[in-house]
Amino acid sequence: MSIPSLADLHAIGAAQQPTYPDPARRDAAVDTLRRMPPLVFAGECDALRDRLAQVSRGEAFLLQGGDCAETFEGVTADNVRNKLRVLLSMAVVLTYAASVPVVKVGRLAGQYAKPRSSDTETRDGVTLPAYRGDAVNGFDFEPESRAHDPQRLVDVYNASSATLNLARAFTKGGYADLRQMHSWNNDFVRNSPLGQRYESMGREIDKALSFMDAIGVDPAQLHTVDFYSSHEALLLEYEHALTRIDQRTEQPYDVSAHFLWIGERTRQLDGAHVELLSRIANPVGVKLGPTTSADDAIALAEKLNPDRIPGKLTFITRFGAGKIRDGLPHIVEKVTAAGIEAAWVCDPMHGNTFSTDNGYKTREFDDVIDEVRGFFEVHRSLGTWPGGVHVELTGDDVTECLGGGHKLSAADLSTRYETLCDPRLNRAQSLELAFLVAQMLSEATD
Ligand SMILES: O=C[C@H](O)[C@H](O)COP(=O)(O)O
Ligand SMILES: C=C(OP(=O)(O)O)C(=O)O
Ligand SMILES: [Mn+2]
Repeated sequence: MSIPSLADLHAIGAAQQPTYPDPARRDAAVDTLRRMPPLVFAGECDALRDRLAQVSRGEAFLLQGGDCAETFEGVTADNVRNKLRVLLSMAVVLTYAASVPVVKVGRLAGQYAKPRSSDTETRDGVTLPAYRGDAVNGFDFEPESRAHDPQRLVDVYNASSATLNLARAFTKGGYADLRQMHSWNNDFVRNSPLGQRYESMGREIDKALSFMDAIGVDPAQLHTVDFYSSHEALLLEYEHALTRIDQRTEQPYDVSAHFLWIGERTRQLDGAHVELLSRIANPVGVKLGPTTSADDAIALAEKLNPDRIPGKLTFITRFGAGKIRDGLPHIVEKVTAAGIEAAWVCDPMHGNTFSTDNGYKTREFDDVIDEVRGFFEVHRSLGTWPGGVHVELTGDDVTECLGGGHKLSAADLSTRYETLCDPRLNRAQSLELAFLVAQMLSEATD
């Protein structure tokens, strides 16, 4: 398998790309990236593909989560640690309550580019280019900051490298010890209605660990976890520069992350994003929104995974709570009838976004849960496997989504609204989601 040149990819046509005023600066940034070492290794991508094959066969569950848009300012030890803590805590809840292996994938170390509904933003009569993520321009509403700057692509590489380094240290260096996790959420235990359940689960896990210790189970297994990185493959310059031929297999891998997905706005069958991701050996995902037809999904599967490699393809559905029960069944049915094996994952965030009267983009926790419930219902009725959830979350106590155990209201949103793009579940809402999904999952495996 070979990959087209960057120029050929642009000639195919790509939606949602930056417009760089100076081609020489763009080329210089791409050249710099081409010389950089890989952020992930091909063998790790293969290992994730094998895990995702388990997900598509109904033997494991995928938990994928992180910010809508990472920021350069957010590359701090506290921020990354908090995100990892919440993801790993959610994974423990899911694994323990449902006795299903959980594949853990962060939306991090590369999630810096955003597709937008509008190219521009107007404030008080002034119109500037929309913010497209730190990979493209700055959030400050000033002409200089909103200009598209290719040097930011190199900054993305460096920020991703620092984040991944920390994530590897946390997950492989003993920090993710199951015994420690119990203490990470002491305040959740005190303050949330689900805290007591978390506490008693923690005690049961401690007992089980002591038992394993006593019988001599290899402790290394309890101190480390397998954790993978992912982001939306949006910017052709960045993804192309980090696509390399693996010497073992002679196949191209996009070494910017283990898993890459194509967004709802860039999944055109004849577009450059689908073309590029059809050529790489990494496991890949595609978002499917409510306008997707079953034939679209089948055509995407045939293009992205013509050799039907197990674990290669994940469909991430994002219909909205009101549409999933009617819209999803015939897609899953026809894709399955066509003999296509894919992991089915629910993104319950992007179909449930709205703006409050006081001007905040938000989501209702109950709508998020209702979409996941609808997803489980559809798969149960078809006898297919609800393979996972893909959520926008943060480990901090922000106030961006409504509801949850603390019943956040529209008036609360201004307290700590920090996202630069879409609203994220905060730590308590994320853990609550994990409990509710764990219950659905254990019913699905009954
Ligand atoms: O994260 C997804 C998209 O980038 C985001 O929902 C687009 O938001 P917009 O409609 O405000 O442009
Ligand atoms: C852009 C995103 O989603 P979608 O492509 O589903 O709109 C996202 O995941 O942030
Ligand atoms: Mn988003």
